[in-house]
Parts: sequence; C-alpha cells; structure tokens
Amino acid sequence: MKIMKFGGTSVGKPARMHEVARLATADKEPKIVVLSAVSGTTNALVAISQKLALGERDAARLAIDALETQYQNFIAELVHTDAALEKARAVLQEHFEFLHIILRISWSEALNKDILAQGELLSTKLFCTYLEEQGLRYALLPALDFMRIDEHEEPQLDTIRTLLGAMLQQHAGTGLFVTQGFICRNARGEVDNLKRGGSDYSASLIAAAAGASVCEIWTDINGMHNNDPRVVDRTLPVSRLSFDEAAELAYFGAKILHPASIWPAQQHNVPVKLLNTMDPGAEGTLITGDATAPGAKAIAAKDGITAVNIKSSRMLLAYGFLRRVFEIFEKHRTSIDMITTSEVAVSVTIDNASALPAILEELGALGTVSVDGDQAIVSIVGQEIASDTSMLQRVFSSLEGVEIRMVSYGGSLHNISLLVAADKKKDVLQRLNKGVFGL
Ligand SMILES: Nc1ncnc2c1ncn2[C@@H]1O[C@H](COP(=O)(O)OP(=O)(O)O)[C@@H](O)[C@H]1O
Ligand SMILES: N[C@@H](CC(=O)OP(=O)(O)O)C(=O)O
Repeated sequence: MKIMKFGGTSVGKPARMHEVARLATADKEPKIVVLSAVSGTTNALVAISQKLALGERDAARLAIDALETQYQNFIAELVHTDAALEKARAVLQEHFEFLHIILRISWSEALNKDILAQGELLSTKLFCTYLEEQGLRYALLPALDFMRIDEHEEPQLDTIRTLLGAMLQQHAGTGLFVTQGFICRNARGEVDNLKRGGSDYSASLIAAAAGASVCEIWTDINGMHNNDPRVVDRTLPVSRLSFDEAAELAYFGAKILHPASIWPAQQHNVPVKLLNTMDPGAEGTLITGDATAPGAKAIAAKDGITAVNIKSSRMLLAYGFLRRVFEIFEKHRTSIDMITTSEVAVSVTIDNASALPAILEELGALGTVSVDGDQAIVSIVGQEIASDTSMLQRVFSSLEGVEIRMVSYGGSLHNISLLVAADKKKDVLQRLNKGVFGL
C-alpha cells in the first residue's frame, strides 16, 4: 500500500486534479490518496469564521458567496458530462448550504472546526466525482470515521490503525482509496483538525497505520530545498535526508512539511518522498532511516518566536532551579524550543505565547523576568554538522555584524540553531546560503 498526499496547490485547479488522478492510477500498487483543500480555501474559511465570530454576518455571507462562485467555475472545468456536473453541483449545494446555515447559528470553537473542515470535504468529493466520470474504481474513506486525536490533541495511532484497518477490509479488492487530510475527530467526538498544514501529518499517520511501503508528499516544488525558496533566490533541492534531518527541518520551519509530520513515518520506518506534481519526473527528496553523508543539508527558519529570560539570585540557581522553571512551562502546556543558561540566568524560546501572561506571573516568583518578542529561530541542519569543526566558524564569519540573541549547539548532532530578531531573518538566511553552501 502506498500513500500519496497532494497539497492545496496540487489540487488547486481542475487541470491539476486531472493530473492527480493520472498520477494516482499510473501503476498497479494499491493507494490511499490524501487530499488537502483547494489552495486558498482554508484561508477563505478562516476569514469567514472570523467574520462570524465578530458578528459580521453580511460580510460572512458575501465571502461564502464569493467562494461558491469560485467552486462553480472550478467544477465547470473539472467534469464535463451532464451526470458528473449534476453530482458536482449537488456536492457544492450540500456544503454551501451548510455554510449558509451556520450564518444563523452563534459562533463557537466547535463550529469553527466544522467550518474549516469544509475545504477537504469539498476537494475529496469533487475529486471522486471526476474519478467516477473517468470510470475509475475507488472508495472514499471519510477521515472523520478513523482519524482521531485525544484530549491533548495528540493523534491516537492505535485507534486510527484499528478503525482504518476495518474500513480497508470492507473494501478488499479496491486499489484506489481517497481520504481527507487535515480533518479528524477529537476526544469529544467533534470535528477537529491537525492544525494548519496538517495534511502532511494525516498522510504520515495513515502511512504508519496502514504499514505503507512509502508515503509520498506531492507538492509544488522539487523536494526539500537547501534554504527557504520564498526568501532566498538561489536554492537547490536536496536528494536525500535522514528522518532525523527532515524532522529537525520540519520542526524548525521548512514549510514543505508539517512540523510533526515525520515522527509517525519514522517510528514505523516508512520512507517519505517529497515530489513535485508540476514536474512528476523530478527526483525530489527521499527521506529514510539511513544516515546520510555528513554535512549541512538545509537551513530553515521559524518566525513568531518569543524569548523569555529568567534571572535568578545565585542562591536560587542551586539545583532544582531549572526544574522549577520547566515545571511552569509544562503546567501551561507550552513547549520550549531553545535553551541557553549562564550562572545566574536561563533563556528559553517558545512559539506559542498564548499562555505567556500566566507563565510570566509564575516565573516572577523565581527571579527577574524579561521578554523579547518577534524573534526567529534559524536552524542549520545536517548529518553530524555539530562535529564539523569548521562549521561554526563558517556560520559566524558569514554573520559578522548580525546580533545573535541565542545559540543552540550540541543538543543535537545534526542541528545548530540561532535566535535572531525576526526582521533580520531574511538577511541571515541569505548570508548563510553563501557562507554554508557557497550559493
Ligand atoms: N526548504 C524548503 N524546501 C522546499 N520548499 C520550501 C522550503 N521552505 C519553504 N518551502 C515552501 O513550501 C512550499 C510547499 O509547501 P506547502 O505550501 O505547504 O505545499 P502544499 O500546499 O503542497 O502542502 C513550497 O512552495 C515552498 O515555497
Ligand atoms: N487545509 C489545510 C491543510 C493542509 O495541509 O494544506 P496544504 O497541504 O496545502 O499545506 C491548510 O490549509 O492548512
């Protein structure tokens, strides 16, 4: 069984959906095709939900109508027979009727999740309409019937495996399955999601649950590049990465992969391939459990970082101080990315500042606390780069004159991370591209 996940741009136009169907039926291996929402749809749904939350019903209605017009144009090019067009129209009617009904309901977080789920529900049903028109056999596996997260929003892999396994058995003999990325049910049985960009995570969880031979992530670029192509002009694809390298890059901001998407595949040793729907013949990136050649592979950056510094008296810095600091972050379910310590102070970074006021209040009892918002973590990732004696020198000499707020070195053999002000990120990525990769 092979998993093929197609992102928003890969299903973003009718012609691209046609290409997805071609790729998914190009060989005989059974497949589960995982689809994201058509690009732009989730953002549009977020905007609709925000308008509703603010009580701006007329603005929400206009946004729903604009989205519906886009979809009417989409289906006109997606399918051509009268029967298929009728089916596609019925799909739109069902989902846009739902969106119009919610205009009359008061907004809640649970309703918000229902609204956001419409994108993947639409894309998969429209894709299936096209498959049907082409006479291709398939089965739709509703993700809401098997994708589960617990009360801490963690995927329940055993439950997913059991539910998905039973559904696959019901369709024994079917070679093509279609399901939604991103959406799931939570511990209360409500519709929920795996956070923005979560379809990669869905694909990796499904790959682990189904014991897949490979998890292919099809997107709009020839695999993982050595630097962020949105920021840096000259970047090149990386052909091989280990799971450890890919997990570090995803976690530290390489947008091509959802931050948590590597661990399920890694735990179940399913190779991951990053491929380009617009250039299917390109090599892409292969990610496996094998160690790659030593050296820097790629640089990633994560924005929206807050640094918190806690300065203690010497007395307090006796053993137990760090434990007390960490316990406060743990209590508020806030994970720490980088840490540096000195004799009297500790600095940590967080990317989720929602509990920061409560955290600061409690940290205040341990010492003097200061906060730097608007920071970015820049990570240089590669097999054993921390044991390459020339690497630090290359990193620092290329960043001469740039103020570096924190450095993390030695926590992982494969990662050197720097904290810089967010407005310096672009300059730092460009300089490192030259200094580390000579590009
Ligand atoms: N290191 C990187 N390598 C490749 N792409 C990257 C990297 N960093 C950021 N990106 C961006 O990630 C995008 C693909 O991810 P995403 O937009 O989530 O695709 P999809 O919609 O297919 O899920 C690329 O178009 C690229 O701009
Ligand atoms: N619809 C979701 C899920 C997703 O993963 O999209 P993409 O595969 O295009 O990044 C989002 O926009 O966040």
